Amino acid sequence: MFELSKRYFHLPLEEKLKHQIQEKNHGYVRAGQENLDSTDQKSMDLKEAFNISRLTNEEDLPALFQENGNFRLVNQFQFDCYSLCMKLLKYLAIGFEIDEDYFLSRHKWDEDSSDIIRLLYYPSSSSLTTEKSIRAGAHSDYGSITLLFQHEEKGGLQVFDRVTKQWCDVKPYNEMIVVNTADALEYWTKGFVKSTVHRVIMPDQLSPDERYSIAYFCQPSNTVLLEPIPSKYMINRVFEKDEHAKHVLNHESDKILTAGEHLRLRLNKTYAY
Ligand SMILES: O=C(O)CCC(=O)C(=O)O
Ligand SMILES: [Fe+2]
Repeated sequence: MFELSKRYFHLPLEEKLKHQIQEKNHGYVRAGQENLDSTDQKSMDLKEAFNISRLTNEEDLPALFQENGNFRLVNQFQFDCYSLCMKLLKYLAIGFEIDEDYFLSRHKWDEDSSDIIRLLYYPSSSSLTTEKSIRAGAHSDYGSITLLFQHEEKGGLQVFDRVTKQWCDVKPYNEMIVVNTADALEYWTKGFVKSTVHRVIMPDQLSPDERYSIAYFCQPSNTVLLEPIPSKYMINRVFEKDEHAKHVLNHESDKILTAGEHLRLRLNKTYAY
């Protein structure tokens, strides 16, 4: 997948612009088009991305992905990531002492799924670089969990420790998958499981190395409500909304959203289409 990603991002810009990001969150995101930290309107992220939604046909992808076996590779990767996420969510359900299929039944493997494979590329240097340059602004992810693959031990990923209020480096290892718990889990568990606030910073050097990563965003099915799970641990629990609320939209209101509504609100805040 990383080989494919490298080949893709080195295609000429006009080639990549043929599949620009669409409303359904599929396609190419050019450098400076997305700002993951919606509380900071001044800086845009210095990254390119290619989002691959749950596929129905090969034509939705650039020609490179239709070459010998690449389409099959992407599909296989998608299915493997989905399966791993379902395994993790099953253990989580067991931990909360609810029906072990509770989360599984809320993440259907079908065409309507909003799951995304996201190839990410952070160029070595950029004409867009300014004093406030950041590779990916502070944010939490919008679904239930995210699998994050980093490549060639290039650092930069940091998670925010909400207790000590410190940013902590996530040291990359080639064979390691970072698992981010995301917004839906925070809603479902009244903040028992926190949505991980994270960012990617620029290495402290004049011409930083380029960096590749791949994320798999596991999303609840669109109509699933982000309401507390029927676990005994939720009964007397009060949902404490800490300052992280500014990263998670609509914490101010008590209206229970569907996963699809929440995703749309968050995407609208981060993209300049
Ligand atoms: O590139 C990374 O390591 C993180 C990317 C990320 O957090 C995102 O795209 O949501
Ligand atoms: Fe993220």
